[in-house]
Amino acid sequence: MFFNQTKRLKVKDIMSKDFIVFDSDISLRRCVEHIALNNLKEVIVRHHEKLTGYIKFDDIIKISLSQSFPEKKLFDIRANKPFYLNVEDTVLMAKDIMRENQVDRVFILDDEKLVGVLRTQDIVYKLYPKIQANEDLYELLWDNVHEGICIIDNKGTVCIWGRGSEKLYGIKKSEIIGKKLEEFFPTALLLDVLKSKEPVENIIHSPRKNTYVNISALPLIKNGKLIGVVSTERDVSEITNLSRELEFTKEKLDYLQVEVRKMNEDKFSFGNIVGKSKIMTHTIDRAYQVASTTSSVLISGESGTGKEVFARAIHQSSGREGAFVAINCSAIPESLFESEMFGYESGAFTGALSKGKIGKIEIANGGTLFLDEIGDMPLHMQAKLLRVLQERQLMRVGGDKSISLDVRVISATHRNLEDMVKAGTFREDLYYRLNVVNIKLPSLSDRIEDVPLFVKLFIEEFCRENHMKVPDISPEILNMLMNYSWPGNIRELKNMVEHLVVFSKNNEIQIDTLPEYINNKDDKTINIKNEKSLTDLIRKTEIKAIHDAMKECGNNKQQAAKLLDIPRSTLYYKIKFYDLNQYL
Ligand SMILES: Nc1ncnc2c1ncn2[C@@H]1O[C@H](COP(=O)(O)OP(=O)(O)OP(=O)(O)O)[C@@H](O)[C@H]1O
Repeated sequence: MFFNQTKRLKVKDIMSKDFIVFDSDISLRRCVEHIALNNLKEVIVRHHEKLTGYIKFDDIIKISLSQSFPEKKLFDIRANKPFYLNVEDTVLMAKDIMRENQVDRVFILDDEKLVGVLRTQDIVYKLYPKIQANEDLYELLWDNVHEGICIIDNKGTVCIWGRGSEKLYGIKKSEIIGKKLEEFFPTALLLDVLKSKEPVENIIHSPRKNTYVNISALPLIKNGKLIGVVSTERDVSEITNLSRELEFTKEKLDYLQVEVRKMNEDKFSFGNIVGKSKIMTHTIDRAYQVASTTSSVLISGESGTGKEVFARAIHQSSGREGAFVAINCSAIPESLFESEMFGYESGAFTGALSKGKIGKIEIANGGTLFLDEIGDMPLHMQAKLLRVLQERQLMRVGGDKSISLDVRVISATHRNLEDMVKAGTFREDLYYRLNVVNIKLPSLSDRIEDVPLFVKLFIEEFCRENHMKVPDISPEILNMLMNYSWPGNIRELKNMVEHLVVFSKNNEIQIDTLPEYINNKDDKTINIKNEKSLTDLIRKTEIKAIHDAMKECGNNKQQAAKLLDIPRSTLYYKIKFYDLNQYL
């Protein structure tokens, strides 16, 4: 048995078997010979097959010194009354019987047959080592548990001081055991429990700077009396320091979130979407109207037409508290799609991904999920996304808990999703779920009258960021920029403006810095192939003609109308219709 429970130790475990039984008519001489030869401690007397008592070795020796000794027999000596126990009885019972009856041995029976003797020496020599072994085991135990263990007696003296406590407080056992705890810790929790006799659990306290312990202390009550107090302490410094750091970080994050929201309110509001053309004003109105609802929105349009700008503006004016989270579906490798979108629990993957991560959809909870390039989402992911949107529940990869979702979805694409649905590369059910409201963004060539606005905005933006003075741009250059078809849309125009500002001279944008394909003075023809309809062609030609005429006439509308051979009122009407005043 590894762990000896001395309380349950049985007499058979430590009894002696070196006993001898003599018939009462044996001579004392023979008896003494036997005792001497076998080093016996007593003889047990039998009379007519019945055990009648025992005579201690010392008593026999005393009698052997008397004169009449050689003739005496065993029955002439008064035997001691024996006390019996069963082999299965405990040593504790034997100890109690011996104490109560003032005897130093008991006799052990098994099925009424004498099998051994348990003497005081047996208890001292055989039980004590077992108690010692147990003590060693206990010491091993409280030295090896992670917690610090301290036990004080009912006088407040330290009896046990585990190695965990040595480490926690830097006080050695040899310094503290046997001393009053109060000398070391005047306000120790154990001393309170000693007074109150009430247990205290899971109190966090800091015994020294940056060290935190979780302490529990229990009164030790035996037979209704307080015999001491035990405390266990766990070092929670790392967790406590981390959670304090987390609190600070959270506070900082909350502050930054408010700041970012304010910045976004300014930057991404509908008010900052550039566009005075009729088509843009109409599109902005539509988007503004849908913003306050929770409807899914699908924004379509060529690359660089401002789909993300619109998505952000819709989120910003929706009043949704959560974050705007953008996912570019064309930029995520297929194998990482699921974990990126849904997140994963720690242990779901091995290696670098073993720690667990929150997914993009979960981050967008309470806010807006912007699925850019939705047409590039793999089919199996489309199915998973659809399920999440329908059930409004999400489960992380490797997780078993569902997370409720309140996410507004805005998706964007430059592809024709209807064609993709027909070709079977985009799920029809997902298409209808995403396309509740459709917003189509025009290409820049369809709102050429917005070009000067963008040019002005981008020049100012770039100069502000680069601490430059805003250069002038001639109407001639503006005109050329308006004549170009901008296949890369606003993004291309923005890059072009940056290029022009960088190479400006004497605080003026230079015509010769325009690339050849834009600075083509001789080409007055319009490439029919580039145009979408006759109305479009007429619109562009009219805008360009008004621009040229106004420039020619130094912005004098009367002369310009004459030059164009149209009534002044028609010119006024057209300037207003195309919203050209600001560019002239
Ligand atoms: N109406 C606008 N007002 C101001 N800037 C705009 C506007 N529309 C687009 N931009 C700018 O043009 C660039 C392209 O816009 P955005 O990224 O929103 O286009 P997109 O259609 O989402 O492009 P892609 O399809 O390639 O992702 C960005 O720098 C954006 O700031």
